[in-house]
Amino acid sequence: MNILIVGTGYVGTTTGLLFCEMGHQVTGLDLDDSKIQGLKAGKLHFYEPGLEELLIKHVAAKNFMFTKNTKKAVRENDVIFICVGTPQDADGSADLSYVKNVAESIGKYINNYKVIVTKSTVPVGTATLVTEWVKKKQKGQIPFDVVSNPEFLREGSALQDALNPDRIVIGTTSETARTIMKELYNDFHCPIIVTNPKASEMIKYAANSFLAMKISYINELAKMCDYLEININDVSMGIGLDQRIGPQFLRAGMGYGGSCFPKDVNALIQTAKENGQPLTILESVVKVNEAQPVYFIEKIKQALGGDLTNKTIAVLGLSFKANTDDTRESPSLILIDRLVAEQAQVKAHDPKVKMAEGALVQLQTVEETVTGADAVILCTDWDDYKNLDWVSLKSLVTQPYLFDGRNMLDKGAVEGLGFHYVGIANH
Ligand SMILES: NC(=O)c1ccc[n+]([C@@H]2O[C@H](COP(=O)([O-])OP(=O)(O)OC[C@H]3O[C@@H](n4cnc5c(N)ncnc54)[C@H](O)[C@@H]3O)[C@@H](O)[C@H]2O)c1
Ligand SMILES: O=c1ccn([C@@H]2O[C@H](COP(=O)(O)OP(=O)(O)O[C@H]3O[C@H](CO)[C@@H](O)[C@H](O)[C@H]3O)[C@@H](O)[C@H]2O)c(=O)[nH]1
Repeated sequence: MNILIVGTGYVGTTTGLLFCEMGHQVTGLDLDDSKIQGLKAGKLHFYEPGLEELLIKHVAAKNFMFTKNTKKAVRENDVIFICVGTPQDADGSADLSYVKNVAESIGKYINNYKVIVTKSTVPVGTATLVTEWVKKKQKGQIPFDVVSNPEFLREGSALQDALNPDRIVIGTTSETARTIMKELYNDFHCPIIVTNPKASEMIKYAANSFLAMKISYINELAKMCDYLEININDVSMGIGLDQRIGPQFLRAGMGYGGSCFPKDVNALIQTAKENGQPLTILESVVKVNEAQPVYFIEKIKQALGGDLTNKTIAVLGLSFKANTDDTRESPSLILIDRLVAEQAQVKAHDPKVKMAEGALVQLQTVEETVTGADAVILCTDWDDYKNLDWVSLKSLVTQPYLFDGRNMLDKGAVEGLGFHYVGIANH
């Protein structure tokens, strides 16, 4: 089957490679010329483990082609996956302008039956909107179906998640589209849920919001445990071993970030409000998440004597989590903004993120970063930071204060080396 992927970001590129692996011919379409030129040369414009190797393989085999030519791309493909961004609008809802733009282009150039699949995360009712947008631009009466097929991959493990999903969700009421979609996912052994587009769209938001809720729950509990001097990691393990709860997404930290949870929880809250059915539980999830970096910075301030003015702070980690160079809604950047507002001098390091020139003082090595620091803050859970030589790093800092925003270090071990250690209820 000829597949068109519109939008070659994390989701588009991974989805395209997935279908190449399944033996399909795939075209990637993007409006950004530099991305297209890079992808054609087998170069990814973001860091994602394992993806570039696969890209090189499928570009060389000519299974994955890239273009900026929308008209040709629409005409030559049967199934079109919309994988463009749906960022947060000013009121918290999802901005559908990129999706609308793609739907209108498809309407303009459609020449025979197409299955149009929304893989982007889109609010309930978007399949109907996409249908209207395509129809409005169509000159004739060429048939098409719109299918909702949300994506559940995580950055940092995108390929593995896409190759081994827990489930595949297909939202359509068309028999033809359902047959085509089931054929596309024929090689997968996971459950395939076929439902209507509205339920499919809701499943994606409900899943992300539930996971965000688990994180806010453990983070709020962590604050209480901190006060009561209880180790939150033990509590996470103790409740997570109950199979009805499960161990995942119970790591206390600096709050959830990234390009999905913050915007998707807000978008679902907005959908709920628009329909007069407020989701108060999710409103609290957001509040707890926003309070988490504030709580952590207060702990840092308190430990350092109540004033951060002119204190040199080394921040380790800029991405919103390990194994990605994505800094969208990164708790680390939120923390840095606050440190700067408190007049601290911030030096930062990240194994993969390269911030824009002048954005902040970023150094090449951990050693350079911590040299002369009054405090070191671990912000991202990179493996690189788990096994640092804290004995030699201690000789470089001005004051041995270690703040662990991810509870990734052994408190007893670093305290044994003479560090003042503060984690998130890591007692
Ligand atoms: N990043 C993730 O881990 C993830 C996982 C699951 C779902 N999602 C959802 O998938 C969608 C895409 O996310 P992403 O992180 O891959 O986004 P991204 O920002 O990395 O990529 C989107 C791409 O679309 C391109 N684009 C925009 N308008 C276009 C148009 N009219 N024609 C062609 N290309 C166009 C942009 O240039 C960009 O390269 C979002 O709705 C997101 O919520 C993301
Ligand atoms: O126990 C945990 C687990 C995660 N996080 C944080 O939560 C955020 C999101 O993490 P994760 O879910 O691993 O990353 P994403 O790549 O944003 O993936 C989420 O968002 C995607 C986009 O919608 C979905 O496809 C995925 O299923 C969903 O996990 C990050 O800041 C993590 O550090 C915690 O603080 N504690």
